[in-house]
Amino acid sequence: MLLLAESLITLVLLLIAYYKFSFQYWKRQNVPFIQPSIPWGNYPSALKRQDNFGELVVRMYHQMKKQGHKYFGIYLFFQPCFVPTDPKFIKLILAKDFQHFNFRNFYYNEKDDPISAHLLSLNGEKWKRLRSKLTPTFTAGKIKMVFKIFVECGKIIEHTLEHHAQNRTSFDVKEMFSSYSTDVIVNCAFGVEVDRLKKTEFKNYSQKALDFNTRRCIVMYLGAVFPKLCRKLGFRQIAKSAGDFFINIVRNTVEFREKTNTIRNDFLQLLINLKNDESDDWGQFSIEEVAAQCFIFFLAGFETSATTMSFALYEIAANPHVYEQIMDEMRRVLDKYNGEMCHDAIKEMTYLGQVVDETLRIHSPAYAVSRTCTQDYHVPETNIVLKKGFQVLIPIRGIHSDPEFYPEPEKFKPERFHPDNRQNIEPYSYLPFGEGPRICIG
Ligand code: HEM
Repeated sequence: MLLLAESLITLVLLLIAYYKFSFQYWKRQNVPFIQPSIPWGNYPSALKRQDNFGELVVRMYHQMKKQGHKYFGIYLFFQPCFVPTDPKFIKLILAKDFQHFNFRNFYYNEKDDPISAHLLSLNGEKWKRLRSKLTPTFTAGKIKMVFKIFVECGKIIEHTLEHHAQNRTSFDVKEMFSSYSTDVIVNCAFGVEVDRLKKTEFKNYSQKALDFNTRRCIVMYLGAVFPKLCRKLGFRQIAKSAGDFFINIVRNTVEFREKTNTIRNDFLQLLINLKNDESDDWGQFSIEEVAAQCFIFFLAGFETSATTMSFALYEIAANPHVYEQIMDEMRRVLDKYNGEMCHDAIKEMTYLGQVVDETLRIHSPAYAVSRTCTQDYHVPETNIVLKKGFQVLIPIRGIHSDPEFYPEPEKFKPERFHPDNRQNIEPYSYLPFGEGPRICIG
């Protein structure tokens, strides 16, 4: 018993010593840093979950920027993480020196949790191959083809708004847009019409898949730092029932299409073609791989789009002059297209585009994006070396709310994105979709 206690104490002391040594890294490199604490480093405690990591990054950004720093260091557990605040460094990491930073440190487990191995989490050659195969899904021509689905699903918004306007009742706008974006993406990605029952199922299982409970946060943190060990232990990110639900939906739709020789011009069809492509050196896609891509399109697309639409509506309501300008533009353009909301008409609504851009600046759904350093990297014009395995965090919301790049950052000003003013926006200081080869595919 005594021996066990002694071993335990020694282990804890060794761990503390290791943490203390690791926490010296930025000091040794002469990089300004935010004081970490054991065991989470600068992460908020996964056990208390009292703080949102995204909000924390914004606060750290402004704290360090006020002191004039062009970059700073933090620690994720004991791992050093580099945070650039200068768009010049951001460009190097996301685009110019991408070959050093082409990994994203999201835990996935192909064997025990196949739905987690998707475009967002995969890395290296697997990601590259998938990305090049999936990119053609989002060309302007393809979007034009599925535009009818967007308009058809939009009828629910029209009905909801009419109903509440007539009855003068209040309602949950985010709920309405979540329902709309679920309809659109499920229709395009899973290739199924969404009736009321299916929508409830999708909602329940996507909530399960998005539920960042304490267990999930711990797996996410541990998986980011010790991915091999977590895979060996069979740790999964996504609840099994949610994973099985999404895989089964895809399996049933694919079987139906193959049995009935049905071909639809949608995203799922592209994946079915990859599944059946015998010429690919990597071998054919499995149903699980197909389902994982549909799943991430749904997960990455529905919440971000619904959040953006909700905040856009909020800003329009809060800024009557913006509302007037949007209405003028819509009336003018729709007159030209006989009242039909078509793809070409939307493209002509340039002021509406500026409103969406400004919404994404202030209310960017992604607070930050991350990259993992894949080979030691000497940061140009500094003495800093980022070692293989280090994290880099690009603080999107911090930059978007920085008066150096956006004077009066808290004010909603769509004119910032007017073509005459757009050239004044510093490159790599507007990043709602990330940047470089791993920019948002959607
Ligand atoms: C307003 C809507 C959206 C926002 C703000 C958004 C934002 C982002 C951001 C910030 C990233 C990370 C980029 C980086 O690391 O540089 C990302 C990646 C991604 N997004 Fe989106 N997204 C949106 C809509 C969508 C939609 C509609 C889809 C799919 C239908 C989608 C699918 C993806 C995928 C698959 C990735 C991973 C790409 C890769 O690693 O190759 N997103 N998105």
